[in-house]
Amino acid sequence: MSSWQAISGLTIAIDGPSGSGKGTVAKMLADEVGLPVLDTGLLYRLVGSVALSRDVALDSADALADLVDQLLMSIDWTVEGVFLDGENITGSLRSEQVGEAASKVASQPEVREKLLALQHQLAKAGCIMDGRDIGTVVLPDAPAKFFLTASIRERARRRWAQLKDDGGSTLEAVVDELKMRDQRDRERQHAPLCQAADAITIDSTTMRVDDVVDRMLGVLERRGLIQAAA
Ligand SMILES: Nc1ncnc2c1ncn2[C@@H]1O[C@H](COP(=O)(O)OP(=O)(O)OP(=O)(O)O)[C@@H](O)[C@H]1O
Ligand SMILES: Nc1ccn([C@H]2C[C@H](O)[C@@H](COP(=O)(O)O)O2)c(=O)n1
Repeated sequence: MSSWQAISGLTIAIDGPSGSGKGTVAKMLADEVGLPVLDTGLLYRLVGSVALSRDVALDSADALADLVDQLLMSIDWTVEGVFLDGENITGSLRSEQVGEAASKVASQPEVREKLLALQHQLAKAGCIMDGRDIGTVVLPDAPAKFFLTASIRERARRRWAQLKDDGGSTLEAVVDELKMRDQRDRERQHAPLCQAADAITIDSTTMRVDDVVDRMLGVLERRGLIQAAA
């Protein structure tokens, strides 16, 4: 049972760069307020992953648009993750290689346009959505928007800690990869990673996840968007 009750149909946008903690915080906040959480990065990861496996060029607008059309007929994107032909393939989308491919295909406007309708459809009943363009493009009217940041070094340290068990990467290599991904996501022409004018910035560099979630809950309560559950 959630500790808070959200107003009907509430949408909350959480944007920020890779490793800022969006996914982790979104899930915890979702548990607190009883809303579903949708990780939009998974959609771009799916397109990137299938493009890699089918040798589709990551900068080919036409081929990627065709691929998205095919995928839209066979994917099910739910709060549990992404299902392709009935199989939950979320775990296979988490690698850095797929993240990199996702960032590349995400710079194609045709890909973004086609995924937008799906995001709108799923947000209708209310949700917490995390990504790069949620507050600016996907849910511009969301009554609560957060932009989560953390220093590049802290984000890389978090990502490196996740990858360490797989061996291989050094912290410096992860810093470089994150810098490249940030730059691509921020500098693309269509729906780049940027903060909505009405988003609240939270710098989590030295904050615990619980404290980030508490700060968000405070904003939601002050705005009358949630109230303590009876
Ligand atoms: N405030 C925090 N303090 C310490 N570790 C954190 C904090 N927030 C998140 N983390 C950890 O950092 C890692 C990355 O977090 P998460 O996957 O939520 O980031 P993200 O912004 O969703 O990244 P991406 O956009 O690449 O999916 C996770 O291991 C998570 O537990
Ligand atoms: N709303 C979104 C979500 C994701 N992307 C792109 C850019 C990211 O580098 C890549 C992977 O996202 P992650 O799973 O790491 O959050 O997908 C985007 O452009 N817009």
